[in-house]
Amino acid sequence: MKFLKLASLDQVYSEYFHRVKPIDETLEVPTLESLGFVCAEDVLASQNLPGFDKSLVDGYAVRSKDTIGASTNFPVMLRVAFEVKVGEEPKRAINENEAAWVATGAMLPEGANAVVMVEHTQRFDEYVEVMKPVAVGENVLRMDEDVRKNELVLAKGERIKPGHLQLLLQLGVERLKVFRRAKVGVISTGDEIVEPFVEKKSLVQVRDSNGYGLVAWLRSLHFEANRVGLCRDDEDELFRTLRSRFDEYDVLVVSGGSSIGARDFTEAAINRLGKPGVLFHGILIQPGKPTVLAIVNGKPVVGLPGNPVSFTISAKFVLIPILRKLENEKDFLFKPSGMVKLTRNVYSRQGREQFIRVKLLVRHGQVWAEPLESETAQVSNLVKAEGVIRVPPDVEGLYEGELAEFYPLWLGW
Ligand SMILES: Nc1nc2c(c(=O)[nH]1)N[C@H]1C(S)=C(S)[C@@H](COP(=O)(O)OP(=O)(O)OC[C@H]3O[C@@H](n4cnc5c(N)ncnc54)[C@H](O)[C@@H]3O)O[C@H]1N2
Ligand code: MOO
Repeated sequence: MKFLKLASLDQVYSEYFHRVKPIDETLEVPTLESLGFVCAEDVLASQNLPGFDKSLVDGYAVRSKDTIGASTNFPVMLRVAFEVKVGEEPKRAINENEAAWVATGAMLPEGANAVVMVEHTQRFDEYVEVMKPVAVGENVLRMDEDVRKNELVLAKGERIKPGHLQLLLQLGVERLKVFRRAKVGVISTGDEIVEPFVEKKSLVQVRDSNGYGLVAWLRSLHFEANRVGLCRDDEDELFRTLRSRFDEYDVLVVSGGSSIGARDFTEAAINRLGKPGVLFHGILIQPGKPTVLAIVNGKPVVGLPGNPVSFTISAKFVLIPILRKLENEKDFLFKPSGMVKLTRNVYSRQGREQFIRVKLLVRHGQVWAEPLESETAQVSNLVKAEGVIRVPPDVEGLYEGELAEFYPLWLGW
């Protein structure tokens, strides 16, 4: 009987990931099409933002010291010298005891250093009564308070998110140097696996959900993924498929056949591909244990367990971080999106890090996680679960009310 050599997830993250070499190819893309790429250069702000002292409210631009002591009973009277519309430069500076009407977003005239909200004033023709003092800078966004010229706004190794795009557009950045996307080929294995839309010849046939599902998921995360096809439980067939498609992809992924049964040929087929071959077979995680990690001629080849939940967890915590590293992302490992309280005790097999599928609930203003009870062979679990909590390898479990790290399942950025 053969047993898997198991490594901890941390060991995989350090030892295997160390051997995953980022793709060293870049391209230039229009900023408008850059979303989801990993940036290949440090981008510095070419100007200050907003670039001018900007009113944050509708009201009167004033010199703060002219409003000292103002109150409802003893308002300060200022002369309204002119108006500044949004998108126009002020006609002139304001002098002592003068104010200028400014709309939200308008530029403050020289001499003004604060804005009184219109609600705290009363207008009488050319004059305005100010009923509340304002401090220097009140209701004003300083010319460089948003972004300072030469500040780093997007670093090499950061994935470009919608927020970056908005900032880059305000700075007028037209093109960006990015790393090319990782190309992933996905092969589904198993004598029982059939194409999803053909009539099943027998009840024991299983429609390929892993292969197509992973490709769609990876594409939603901006990776260049393709389904290579189906393979029987046959070492030669799998080896030939892997070899014939090897040059097209940066990573090849094999679904199923990763355990230790007589039909499980993934490890053997990968080892025939080239050196060094399989480096890890088995990770101390549950689900996802029979994951196979190889490097062949410098490229990662990954075998994921066939059970749909195990497949998904292993893809989330092992495959996707590999793709992120290949694409030169600085923080390629996932961070928890927060801590959640458990609605009940959960037990853990010691020695294996546990990823428990959960649904989230909001109770009395706090986020709680309801652990789902299900087997890793249950595909319906993937619909019910919003994410997973991570139970460290060295604890027996977690108690009801205890805090646990939460990771959303499908998000990858
Ligand atoms: N004696 C042992 N048996 C098993 C162990 C073990 O340590 N000792 N590990 C178990 C664990 S944990 C898992 S997870 C599974 C993983 O097995 P495989 O990776 O070899 O997967 P298969 O046997 O090929 O398939 C398992 C299951 O998943 C279905 N499947 C496979 N591919 C697809 C697909 N593309 N789409 C949908 N469903 C798929 C397949 O039909 C099977 O039902 O091994 C345990 N056994
Ligand atoms: O580790 Mo398996 O992946 O329990 O389902």
